[in-house]
Amino acid sequence: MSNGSNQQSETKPDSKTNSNTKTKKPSIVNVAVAVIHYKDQYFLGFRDATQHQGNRYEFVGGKIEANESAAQALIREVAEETGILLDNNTIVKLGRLHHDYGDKQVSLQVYKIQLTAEQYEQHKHREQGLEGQALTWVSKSQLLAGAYHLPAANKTILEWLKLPSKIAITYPLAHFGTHTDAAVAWLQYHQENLASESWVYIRLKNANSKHLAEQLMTARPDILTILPNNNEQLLDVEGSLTANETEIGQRIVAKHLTHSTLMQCFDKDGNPTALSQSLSKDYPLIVSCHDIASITAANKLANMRIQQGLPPVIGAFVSPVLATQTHPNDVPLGWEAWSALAKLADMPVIGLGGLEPVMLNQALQYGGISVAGIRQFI
Ligand SMILES: Nc1nc2c([nH]c(=O)n2[C@H]2C[C@H](O)[C@@H](COP(=O)(O)OP(=O)(O)OP(=O)(O)O)O2)c(=O)[nH]1
Repeated sequence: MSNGSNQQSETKPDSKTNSNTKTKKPSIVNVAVAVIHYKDQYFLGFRDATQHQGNRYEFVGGKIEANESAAQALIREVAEETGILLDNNTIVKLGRLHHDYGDKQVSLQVYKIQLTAEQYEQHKHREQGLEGQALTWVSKSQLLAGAYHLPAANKTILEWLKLPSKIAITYPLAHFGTHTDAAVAWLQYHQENLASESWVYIRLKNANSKHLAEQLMTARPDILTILPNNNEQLLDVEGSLTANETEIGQRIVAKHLTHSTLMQCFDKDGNPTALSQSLSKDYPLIVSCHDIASITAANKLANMRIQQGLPPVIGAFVSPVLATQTHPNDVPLGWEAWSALAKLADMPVIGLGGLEPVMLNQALQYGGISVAGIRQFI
């Protein structure tokens, strides 16, 4: 089980002073949220009309008490509310977010937990919790499509949940350098070998990248793509899109920020730069991090976008986990150091660098949510 420590919890919960006293500035309530699922079935509770954010569905969870880590609070709340015991389940951090409801500010620490087949069998017909609340299992597609009315803060959680367990990254053009036409070879290789319906980060840097990315997305209408943020002219210029470009635009799931672009989002005093304000307002972001400084920047950017109501930061590639042919001179972090960085991130963490898809379980154990790569993923 991952150790979901509560060290990043900004403010102590203050349940005694967060009553309805209108004269007091609302205190921040720290909440542990459990996204419980079995495969594509997700478990929701229903908040009573008398509760804060009542008459809405919720993920099971509740306030983190003093002297309790977020993971401990989560295990306690789930047991109290549903009777499900999570002591032996892998508890993976999805992210942390702050939301101001006006009458109450919450800091949600969100974890994803897959039940065992046995636990699911035992609880799949549950319609009522131990506190009398309604409980229900819903399909992931319905949940993500917004079919269930959740508190506003959960919008970001649903965006995080879209992240798949594997992301393929395209080869650089140079990999096909021995071919007469590298671009043609690049296109043909990816067109033929990408897994169906996969998420693909089309990492192309040269001037032809717009055209090539478009060609690949046209040839493979099943894939969803992450595109470099610097390719701003690509497919997101309102009003000037052809029908094909509009269709393609709907299959872009995020724009990617390199480590160096991310680090330019804040000045040396930590203030946001003009660059941070010029990032895509239409698409979520995925960022690359290698160290504590970049994770700190990613957390700031993520918080800023939530406060500004912009599409959130849905993931951070933290790399290199292991040695990789792509960057032979980089010293790998190793799983332990990678895990320490993953725990600091306020968004789902994707393992990158020398990994194979079968290493997903290791990534989950060490606090990540997905794995990505080139060679073993295409
Ligand atoms: N449990 C849960 N709370 C959520 C979600 N989204 C969201 O904004 N919240 C907010 C609503 C509440 O303000 C706060 C949870 O506090 P709570 O009052 O339910 O916590 P609790 O179970 O310890 O409550 P209580 O019995 O002490 O009143 O977090 C969610 O998905 N699940």
